[in-house]
Amino acid sequence: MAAPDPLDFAAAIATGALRVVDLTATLTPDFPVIVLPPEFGQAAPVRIREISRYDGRGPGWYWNNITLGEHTGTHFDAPIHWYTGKDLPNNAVDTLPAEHMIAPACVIDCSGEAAADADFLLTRARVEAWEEEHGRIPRGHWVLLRTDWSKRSPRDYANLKEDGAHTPGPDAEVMKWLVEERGILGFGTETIGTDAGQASHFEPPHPAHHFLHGAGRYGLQCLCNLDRLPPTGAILITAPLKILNGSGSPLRVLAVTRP
Ligand SMILES: O=C(O)C(=O)c1ccccc1S
Ligand SMILES: [Mn+2]
Repeated sequence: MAAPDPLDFAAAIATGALRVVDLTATLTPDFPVIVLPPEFGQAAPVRIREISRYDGRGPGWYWNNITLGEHTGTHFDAPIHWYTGKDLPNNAVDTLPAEHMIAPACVIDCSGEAAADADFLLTRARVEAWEEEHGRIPRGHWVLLRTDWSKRSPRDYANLKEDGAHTPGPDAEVMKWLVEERGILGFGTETIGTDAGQASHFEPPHPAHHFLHGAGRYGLQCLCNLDRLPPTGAILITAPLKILNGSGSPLRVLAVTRP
């Protein structure tokens, strides 16, 4: 196959022949971060502190200092993030292959199920039903779980109760199957984690993290606008910050798709 001309891709975007969809939540100081049991370390809250704004601190410029955790807002999980991926090659955000930062995506719409049950779990049977309609999930594709969770107010994201968070996600069987049998590149969610809120009680605990990162695959969290994507045919651009030995990073996630 003759190499396609990248300029044709740029021209298609400039003319609207291809559409760009921003899948990124705005990073604000009150954007919720994952809350772990109190005995563990916690993510730093997002802080945006003005340095100057065209004033005596800097007459001609406006800038801020920001502080935040790697796993804040719409962010990327690298294999090194989880113990199952800790010894893999090129497993950090500064070493993962650049070719993995542009890849196709399948979108599985479970917004109805998640609206009815905050603890909805994606199963292998549910994904196979999706495949019956849209075809087998190709190797090297992202699988994005649409729940419309991103349409909730930030304070409802974690949906915390006495026994922890109650948010939808995948069960252990489907994650093992997606990674080992379908060879996906990664799994993306609208919720604060790639795992369900109650996933610490699953076997293995946090199965999305366990199987994805153990296979050198990636996670995306706090995505939005998945309702604007087709079930197949979108390309994702996911380039995390190049943080030395970074376990993940906030990033801008863009999708390119037909109008
Ligand atoms: O990757 C994350 O943001 C995430 O969900 C997480 C982060 C740290 C510890 C456990 C989990 S489960
Ligand atoms: Mn994360």
